[in-house]
Amino acid sequence: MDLPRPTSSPGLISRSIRIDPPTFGAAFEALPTPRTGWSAPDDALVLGGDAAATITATGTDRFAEIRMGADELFESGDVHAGTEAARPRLFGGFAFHEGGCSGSPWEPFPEARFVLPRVQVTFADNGTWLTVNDASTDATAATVEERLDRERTAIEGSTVVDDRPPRPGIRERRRTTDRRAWKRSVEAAIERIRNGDLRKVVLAQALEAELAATFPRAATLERLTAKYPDCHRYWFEPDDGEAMFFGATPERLVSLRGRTVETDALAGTTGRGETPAEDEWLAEELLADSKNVHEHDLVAETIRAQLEPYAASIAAGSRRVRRLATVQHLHTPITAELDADRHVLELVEALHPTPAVGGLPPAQALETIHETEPFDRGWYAAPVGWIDAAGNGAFAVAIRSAVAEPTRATLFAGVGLVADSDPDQEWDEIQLKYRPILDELEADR
Ligand SMILES: C=C(O[C@@H]1C=C(C(=O)O)C=C[C@H]1O)C(=O)O
Repeated sequence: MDLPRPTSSPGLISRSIRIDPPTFGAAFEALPTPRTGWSAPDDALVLGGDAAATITATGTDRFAEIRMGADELFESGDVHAGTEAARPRLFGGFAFHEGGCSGSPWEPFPEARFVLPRVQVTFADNGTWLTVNDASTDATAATVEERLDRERTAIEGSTVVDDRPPRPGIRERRRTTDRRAWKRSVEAAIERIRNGDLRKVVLAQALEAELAATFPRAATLERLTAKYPDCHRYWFEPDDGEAMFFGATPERLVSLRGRTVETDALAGTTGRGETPAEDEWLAEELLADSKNVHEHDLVAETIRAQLEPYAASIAAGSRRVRRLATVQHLHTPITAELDADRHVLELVEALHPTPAVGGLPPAQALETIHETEPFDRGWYAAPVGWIDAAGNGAFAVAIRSAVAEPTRATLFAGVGLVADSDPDQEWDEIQLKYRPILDELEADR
């Protein structure tokens, strides 16, 4: 039987104060590990350090288990957040497959893990906020406020200069899949699609880069954060080991605020031009290309169908082109109003994996991925994001991502395959999708 909490324990205690804005590097280095980070176009930049609470889960029930852990954590609290962006939020993510995270470099990553940072720096529109959270039974408002004072001294007194170490350079590259193996896999997938039991599958590759110098975490994350303001940027250090999963993704999985849902279908890709006119020409060609439009529409239609059981109404915008630093994608924004109050994790579970990263029908696509990919996806292409006490949240699809270790990075990228895909073109598309992370690893010239 569950005993009620002793009435003297307030549950979660959270206090925030406004501070003089530190540099990104000073805040990152001053925070205790393991560190967590999140930044989105419509959200503050949040840097978290250590954990006041960590919730992990495994298997098919991992979404429901994280939700139960969150509900328990947020059940009662004494919260003075100062500003909305600094309210207690759990940040984390899931593995792509249930039972994922077995092979290298994923060993330190649980199949699902969310943390409420113990110390958090929030760069919001209305100032920079320092927050301390404590969920232990012996916490009191006084101990949390004392800790807040100490952390303020540490961050404001941080002597880290913003020296931006250079990009590390790459000594050696190893691919999980060479061109011949890729061609064979793509041809086998296309054969299966033509035979009729598969409509689309997303196959990925991994690229291991041995670095010529230590991976500069703060500088890399700061550069990614500044360079991709239109993307969701994220990083997660697990409890054990020296790894960090990070990336800058253009793809939102779902966001929920009250009963309003926003999501995106993002699939179908072309490159960037050398000139604005060439960019425009490539974009027009993408919008008119039947292979890419088919690949995209399968995603948009499936997302609509996946949301339908939860929605009072759904509206999709027109298909358009989303231009990014190294690629352009077909994009359909989708909004919905829910038929009832729901938790964002219900929607995450319903939507993941969308055919933008899995395929159709889902079971056959996942089987093809399992049989073909010679590596573990871990958290690549899986949901990463945050949840709050009200069950609101925002999740992105963790593509354009990598796992960094002290002198090694493992990058991931995939492509959607349909009946008339071409192995060479898809190979080139993967190389373009590595670019955002590779650009941060290759030595400055
Ligand atoms: C799977 C990835 O990207 C996905 C696949 C796309 C495509 O095949 O056109 C486009 C955007 C993403 O939905 C990746 O970047 O790793």
